Amino acid sequence: MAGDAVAGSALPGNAAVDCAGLTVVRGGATVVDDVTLRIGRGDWVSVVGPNGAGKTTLLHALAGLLTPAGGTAAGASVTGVLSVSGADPRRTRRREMARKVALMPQRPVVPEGITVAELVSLGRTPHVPRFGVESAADKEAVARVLRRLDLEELASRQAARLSGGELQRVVLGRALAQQPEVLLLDEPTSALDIGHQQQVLDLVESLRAGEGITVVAAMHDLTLAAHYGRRMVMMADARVIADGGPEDVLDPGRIGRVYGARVEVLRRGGTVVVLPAGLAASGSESGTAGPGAGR
Ligand SMILES: Nc1ncnc2c1ncn2[C@@H]1O[C@H](COP(=O)(O)OP(=O)(O)OP(=O)(O)O)[C@@H](O)[C@H]1O
Repeated sequence: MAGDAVAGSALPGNAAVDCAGLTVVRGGATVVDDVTLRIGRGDWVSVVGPNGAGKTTLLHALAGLLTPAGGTAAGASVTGVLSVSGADPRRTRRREMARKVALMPQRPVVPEGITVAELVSLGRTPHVPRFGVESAADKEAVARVLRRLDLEELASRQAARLSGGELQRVVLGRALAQQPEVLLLDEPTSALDIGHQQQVLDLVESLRAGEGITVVAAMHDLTLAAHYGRRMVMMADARVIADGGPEDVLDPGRIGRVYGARVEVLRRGGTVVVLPAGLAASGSESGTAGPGAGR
């Protein structure tokens, strides 16, 4: 499978993410296998791959959640070279790591009784001195996030009572309030309508372009993943099997084989669109493949 990899983007001198031979074993199974990945500061890398490929586990390893201090380590072993924003999450205190790296989880845990504004404010925790109180700057950071994500009207609502899509935006808000250098997004738009998908991803893109944050986003929607990520990493069976530009990674034969899906891949003016086979209009420049198609 490793031979399926295509060329990645230019190697950064000053990588935001740098891992080599990264391997995660959980419950006796290798769920991330020998992953080597260097991501430059200010890049957006979309991580794609079928269910169970290892995307979430990779993001959790980058976030430092698979260490005893991370709290979800149960039986996880993380080996290999790992550096995120210049620190090894396995050897860095959680609070320090959280000032550099924020994860928007796929399955957020929402404390009962907490309001939207309070949940977003939790993103400031790594920046507030121990036993200290939030500064005016912390409060302004939270207010800005609520504004940018259209959450002001929800600010006093109980977070646990929100719709799935509303909660997803609030959880992104908490990650943005952290003001991280590296933002890890795990299926950030899975519960969002098409308008909020664009709003949320455009906001993240504007933070990437304007403030130089690095974005690593696990996404199932291959078209959105290709639109926002100038670079795509495809995982399957715990390994990286393709790494490069969307045009290269989204090969219809590879998608057919890896996902067991019948798709058409359209290329229009620099945009790559992946559709279930049969939906593309005739006459478009496209490639088609089904399960079992060649690479
Ligand atoms: N705590 C655990 N113990 C044992 N195996 C685990 C544990 N957590 C995850 N796994 C397994 O690791 C593999 C990778 O899971 P992971 O959640 O990283 O995949 P994914 O690519 O994010 O999938 P999805 O697209 O469905 O979210 C799966 O086979 C999963 O069952």
